[in-house]
Amino acid sequence: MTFLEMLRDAAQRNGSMLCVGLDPDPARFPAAMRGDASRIHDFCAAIVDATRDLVIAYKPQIAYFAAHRAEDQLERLIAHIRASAPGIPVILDAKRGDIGSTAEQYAVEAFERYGADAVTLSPFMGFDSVQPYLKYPGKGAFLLCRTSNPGGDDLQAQRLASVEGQPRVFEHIARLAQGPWNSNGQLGLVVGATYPAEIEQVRAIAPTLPLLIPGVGAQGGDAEATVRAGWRAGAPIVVNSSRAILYASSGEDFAEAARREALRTRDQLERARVAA
Ligand SMILES: O=C(O)c1cc(=O)[nH]c(=O)n1[C@@H]1O[C@H](COP(=O)(O)O)[C@@H](O)[C@H]1O
Repeated sequence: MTFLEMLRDAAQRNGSMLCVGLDPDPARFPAAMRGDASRIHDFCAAIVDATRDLVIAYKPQIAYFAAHRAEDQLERLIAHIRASAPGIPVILDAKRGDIGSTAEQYAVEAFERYGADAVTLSPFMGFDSVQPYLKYPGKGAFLLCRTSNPGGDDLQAQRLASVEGQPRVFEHIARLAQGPWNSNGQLGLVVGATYPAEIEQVRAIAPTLPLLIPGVGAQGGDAEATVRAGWRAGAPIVVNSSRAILYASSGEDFAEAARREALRTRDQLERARVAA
């Protein structure tokens, strides 16, 4: 199955647009594992087991593993997701972006080493930095477009005086991803839930692309406004929440609390979709 087929299937099966972000921080683990980086896999696996019927995708953030020399635990975690939550796509959040020859290595890392179904990429270095990922048929690549952080404005909101109609950088990225860069239909865009007006602008330019939308939960993005702005029939949205779910409780009941928060968020998104 391609990444897009997996997304559609998971969305239907779990009635969900919620992606649980796997950003494990040992300092925030419950007391019995607190500060123990060797328990990263176990912590995340418990979250997966508690939420697997509620999600459209999982998004492990690679820095949280690499920072603790825990890449082997990320490999084991992805194997665990395949066994515990079969058919649920894994989006490797790596935000890579480099010249073609180096990008080829990053693509091997994402799709062969980790076996991810999709990856996040920075489009800053242009199409030849994205192309190596598109050589993997059926895999997805989400380009950072209008990110959720306040500093996203510094570059993404600048106007491109040289392009007709003077679009902002993020609008130009959306145009490229919807059109000339999307040779095999593998591209999606990252837009922050913290900027629903911009989600709507991106959706108008890119009516069919899947959107990865982080920023609900800990960053305070508005879940309802996000769905109204981004969801369209046939164009999936993947709304990510990480810390609000992972650390819903700092006690031994962390997995049950994560499930409650994931359920609440999934249902909130679904209600907004039905009302849209
Ligand atoms: O690409 C991303 O996933 C991403 C893009 C963006 O614009 N904003 C953003 O927060 N993210 C990631 O989404 C996750 C958000 O985590 P929480 O704020 O804890 O829900 C983190 O892993 C971020 O690295």
